[in-house]
Amino acid sequence: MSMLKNPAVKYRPFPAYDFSERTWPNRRMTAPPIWMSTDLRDGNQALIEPMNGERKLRMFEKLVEIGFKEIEVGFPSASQTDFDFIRSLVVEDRVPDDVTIEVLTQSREDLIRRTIDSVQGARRAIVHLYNAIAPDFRRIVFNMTREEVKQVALNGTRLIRELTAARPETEWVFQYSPEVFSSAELDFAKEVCDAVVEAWGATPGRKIILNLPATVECAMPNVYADQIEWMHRNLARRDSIVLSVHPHNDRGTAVAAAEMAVLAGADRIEGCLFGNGERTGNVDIVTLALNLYSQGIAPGLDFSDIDDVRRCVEYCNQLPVHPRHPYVGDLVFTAFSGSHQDAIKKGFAQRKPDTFWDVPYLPIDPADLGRSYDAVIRVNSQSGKGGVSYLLQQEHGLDLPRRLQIEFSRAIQRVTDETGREVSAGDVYAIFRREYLDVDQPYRFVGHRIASVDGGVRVEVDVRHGGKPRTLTGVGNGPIDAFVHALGMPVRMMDYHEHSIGVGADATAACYVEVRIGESPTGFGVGVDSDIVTASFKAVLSAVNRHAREAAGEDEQTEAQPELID
Ligand SMILES: CC(=O)SCCNC(=O)CCNC(=O)[C@H](O)C(C)(C)COP(=O)(O)OP(=O)(O)OC[C@H]1O[C@@H](n2cnc3c(N)ncnc32)[C@H](O)[C@@H]1OP(=O)(O)O
Ligand SMILES: CC(C)C(=O)C(=O)O
Repeated sequence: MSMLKNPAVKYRPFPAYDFSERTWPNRRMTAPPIWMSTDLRDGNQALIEPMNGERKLRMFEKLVEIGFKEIEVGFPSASQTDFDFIRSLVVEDRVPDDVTIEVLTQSREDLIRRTIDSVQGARRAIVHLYNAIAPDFRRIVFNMTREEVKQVALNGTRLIRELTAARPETEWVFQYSPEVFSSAELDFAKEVCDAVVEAWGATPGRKIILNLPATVECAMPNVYADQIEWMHRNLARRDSIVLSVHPHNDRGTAVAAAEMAVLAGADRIEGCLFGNGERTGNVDIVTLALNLYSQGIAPGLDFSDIDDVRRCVEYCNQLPVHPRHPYVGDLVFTAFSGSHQDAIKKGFAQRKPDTFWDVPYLPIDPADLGRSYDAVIRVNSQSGKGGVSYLLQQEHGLDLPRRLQIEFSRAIQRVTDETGREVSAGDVYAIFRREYLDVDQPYRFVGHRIASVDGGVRVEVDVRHGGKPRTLTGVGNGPIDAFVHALGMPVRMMDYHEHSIGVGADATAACYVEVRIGESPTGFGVGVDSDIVTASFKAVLSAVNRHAREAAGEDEQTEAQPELID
């Protein structure tokens, strides 16, 4: 089998709605919805290896810590593990007062009874009933008419009403999901939902949760939003309903569908952390929450240590989170490409505390999620001077002048081109040392003395030249000028920069000189020392030595076998 030339013979387009009264496209989200985590149910039922009791408890505690107030803790009639776990939460009093646990059941008497038994004695519980109502399911799975499908929902609702009424020690909330809602006829979805709301006896003071799932995402998110707004406006007792959505991600647009559904009138969203769940997953609540956060709206969920949440989820689900996953993936706050690095570096440099976040390419501050800036800029063959110099600045306090950035990034580029590998911050520094700081042939600095003379200074600089001790003496209008004279070479100083690294007694000085020797192209030298004059002499010798190395053709030889640290 391969892809069809004409897929229209096999697949139907989703029918369009004539719903011109829609208002959701003009709305804005201004507050978070009620969040419901279904990690321990829809997430769990989709795992290769469902969670055991220990993993379930770990996930539950993490969900509570994050701030979820409604947590679907399982499908208690499905397995003894689920049932026992839910019992342990209740019996061991592990559910905080402000958190409500939820349990799911099919509309079958034995399963409903077992489900209610599982939460016996809970302070508050949501019993969640579902049955599929879409035409395909009526025809293929149940072989039932519309009326029969409606009766399945009503029978379950009435039984749950009766069983919960007999257990007044628990505050019961009822939730109904017309499964595959988004593929069902809207008039039929309304008919079933209105009947269920009636049968439960919902009132504004005793609301029912009506959850309208995109069990299989089969249309664009705007279509789902239209369906939700239509229900929102047409349900008979909207004031007695918490309207909930439950998007899956088959088309990759679950997040958009959930956001648009809230614009369309939904009060509540069900989903899983990092989008785990059946097939391509349930909607990712982390992305939804942080999308809100990035718009200045507190989501009511705390992802201040997002890596810790990810570790917990990966442990419990035994599934990895993708490196590109929004907000959490290893690479999502990382820029490899040169122009991005350049813009980010400038963004950080111009950033002032307590102002709006305006760093190009970074929609939110990684630090808010407990992510460090260390990994923001990483260097490979796609990188430019901005990223390279950012790493030197961040890790070693070296603030390279612009033209040196350009010169040095060529040295890095040669390495990344030759190896095809990323270079770490440690590699960048090692290459910088090799290129500028550790070049001590033919001259190696040993020490110096300075004295004032008429109109300037006189310097004596001890060096090893070709391995032998020598003292160079010169006079000039300043120490560098005097040292250049002492060298007795046609060295012209083109540019000079210095800055301190660190503060206080431990501070050192970095000095950058750009020189022209004879008629050669200009080149840089760098010196670092606790004494600023020594740093400048070292910088001059670095430039002279690099020039000599270049002239001797050693440069290429050294770089032909780059050694990366990592
Ligand atoms: C979209 C969702 O995610 S919904 C949640 C789905 N999650 C799960 O199914 C995970 C847990 N489920 C299970 O472990 C099992 O399905 C159980 C234990 C609940 C039930 O297992 P079984 O009794 O073997 O039945 P099975 O799951 O195969 O169900 C099929 C039967 O239930 C009926 N059924 C399916 N859903 C429902 C429903 N919501 N209400 C009433 N009957 C239903 C089917 O029509 C079918 O009936 P038939 O046997 O007369 O043809
Ligand atoms: C039970 C329902 C809400 C469900 O999981 C789905 O439709 O995906």
